[in-house]
Amino acid sequence: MSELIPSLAELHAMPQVQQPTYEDADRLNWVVNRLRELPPLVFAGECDDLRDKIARVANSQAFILQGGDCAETFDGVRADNIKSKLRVLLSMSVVLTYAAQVPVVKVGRIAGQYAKPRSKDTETRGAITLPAYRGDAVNGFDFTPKSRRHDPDRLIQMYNASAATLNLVRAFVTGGFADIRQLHAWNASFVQDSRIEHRYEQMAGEIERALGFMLACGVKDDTLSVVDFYASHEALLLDYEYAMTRIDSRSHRPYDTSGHMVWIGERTRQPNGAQVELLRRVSNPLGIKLGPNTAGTDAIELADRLDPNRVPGRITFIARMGADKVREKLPSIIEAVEQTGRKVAWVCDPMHGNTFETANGYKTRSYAAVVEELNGFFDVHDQLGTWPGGVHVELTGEDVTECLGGAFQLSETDLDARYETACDPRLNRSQSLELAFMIAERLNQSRLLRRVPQRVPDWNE
Ligand SMILES: O=C[C@H](O)[C@H](O)COP(=O)(O)O
Ligand SMILES: C=C(OP(=O)(O)O)C(=O)O
Repeated sequence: MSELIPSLAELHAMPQVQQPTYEDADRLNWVVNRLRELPPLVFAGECDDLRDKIARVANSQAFILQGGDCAETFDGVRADNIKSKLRVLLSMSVVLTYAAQVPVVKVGRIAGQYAKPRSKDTETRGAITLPAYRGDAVNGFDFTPKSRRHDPDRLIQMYNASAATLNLVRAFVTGGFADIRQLHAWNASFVQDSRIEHRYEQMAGEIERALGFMLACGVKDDTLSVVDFYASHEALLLDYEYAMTRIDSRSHRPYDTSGHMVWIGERTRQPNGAQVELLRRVSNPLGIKLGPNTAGTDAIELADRLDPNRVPGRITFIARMGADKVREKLPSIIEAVEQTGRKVAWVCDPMHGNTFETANGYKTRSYAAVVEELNGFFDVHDQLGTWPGGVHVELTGEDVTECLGGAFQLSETDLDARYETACDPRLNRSQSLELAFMIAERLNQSRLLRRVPQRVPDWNE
């Protein structure tokens, strides 16, 4: 096996799960070779910048907001859709930055989140059983044999969809849309719930006055107009992530150029597995999902394997324990890792441990359980004296009805109205903003408890 990157054949010879089964090996080969020729989607230097920012999170100096669709779709590559997702994330970020006075590292589940691990390989409707939908990168959502076939050409479509999305995101975040002085505009026709709207508008007014004061005092305004925003996704498909891995000409190290940050899922993080083998070679910042059955030793083993040199900002543990388990399961994992002297970013995913099916057949989550898991996460960190470093959420900029509760008190019957996710239920725009206010309050308390010095947050951090 090469020092830098294993070959694809070597990877495929290793234990692996949740991979597509392609009928046409020659076509897959052609696709992988074509992807290897295509330009990188992100640059190594950008990945390093994000890693440095995450190092500040691990150092209790910043907070990560990571969010976006459960599963992006090729049809969803539309300007309005991308814009509204960005708008929610920017609004949430401004709430967190202002109310908690902590710099926020902004990372989308975007421009690459096209593949899904599934609990079952097949789906049955009536008398018909077909392969499960595994994300647009693998097969189609339509319930027909043709659509559900695993098609390697979809990997090229995934590349194109990611490139188009990233192109627009880059234009939005540098072209004036993300200027913090636009914070009223992000909210226009946004939260219709008067309580949330009022709260956001009140805060936006305060920020506007504070900014006016700073500018009048001569503070330079050039950092206000652009924002650093990063793309992340689960590095699930070995063929794609391998093909996008390139040697950086400056450092001569491999980077997975499919996204700035990639994460490894709860189902695919076997220490001797192919995913870990590929990701341990690349220099991107890495997320590792940890479910409720994780032992402290599992987390340490993964961190040691993926980050033997303890590079600051390299590892983010994303805990997704479930509201009823977080207080019991998380403390021993944090304690075990902290005892090794390792500094990692601790992030809470309050979505994946709280999914259930309603009587009317929808896969959903309740806003109350999401809040409950987050409260547990903050309580655990406050008790241990560790830093609650971030949140990882599935959300959308649309007014969907996929998660129960929240500002509009969505009920099971409301799910019929706009249930549009291709996989798991997402928070809608109002639920996301409401959650940002809740997180900001807890984060501010944690900051005060830990006496993290207050500083003028740089919007661009
Ligand atoms: O997003 C995570 C997983 O892909 C998803 O929860 C799996 O869902 P399933 O249990 O319906 O397969
Ligand atoms: C599959 C996911 O999560 P997990 O690996 O935590 O189940 C996800 O975040 O899309």
